Amino acid sequence: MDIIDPGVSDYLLSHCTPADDLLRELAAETREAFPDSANMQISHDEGELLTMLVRLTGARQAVEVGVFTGYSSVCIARGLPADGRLLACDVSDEWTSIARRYWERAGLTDRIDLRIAPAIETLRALPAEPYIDFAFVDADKVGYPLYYEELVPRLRPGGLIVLDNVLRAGRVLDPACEDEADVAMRRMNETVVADDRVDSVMLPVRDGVTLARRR
Ligand SMILES: C[S@@+](CC[C@H](N)C(=O)[O-])C[C@H]1O[C@@H](n2cnc3c(N)ncnc32)[C@H](O)[C@@H]1O
Repeated sequence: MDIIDPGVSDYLLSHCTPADDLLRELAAETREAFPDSANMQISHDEGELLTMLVRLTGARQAVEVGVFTGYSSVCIARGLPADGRLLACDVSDEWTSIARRYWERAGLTDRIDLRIAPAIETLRALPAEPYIDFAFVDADKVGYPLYYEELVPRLRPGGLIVLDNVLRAGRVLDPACEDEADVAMRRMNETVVADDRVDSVMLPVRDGVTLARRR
């Protein structure tokens, strides 16, 4: 199911701050190098949303779970102040080697700390206190509940966690869809809405984006 009508989708993309040359080149190189996986990359309007949310929250400490070739990392890191930090988690050296090149070109290398390891290990090793201002989760869907439970206690009051692909192309609405990732996301969505540590809203941006703000 298309969550957004394709015509509306094009209109949305052409009515947000446009991608600069760097982001356009990153998207093009990703499509060329990894044609079968390139659709994992966030769309540009979602990237603009991330940059705006980082700026609106005044975030200095950010965490990203799921880097791929680095489009969302660039969008998040660009929203941070010069002394801000993005901890970027992924398991792939191959995909993130492209990300590292573009971070360098964007002048963001000093702001981004890439950890190549299963994200749950990286997150569990973080300080336990609530110091994170902004988190974006866009990795293996079955891992979301684990990442959420590591990240929410570490969010400072007013801090934001953003979850991508929460609609799973509409499959979360259909109980007959029993794919492991769809089931995990359905449970994730029920957890967030019942979680009294956060206020949350689900937006029909691309494949669905949840914003949950720590109370
Ligand atoms: C949907 S892509 C991320 C797309 C990225 N946000 C972007 O804008 O291009 C998912 C990423 O999660 C990573 N990933 C999958 N399982 C992971 C795990 N257990 N720990 C950390 N990263 C993981 C994959 O290697 C992949 O790069």
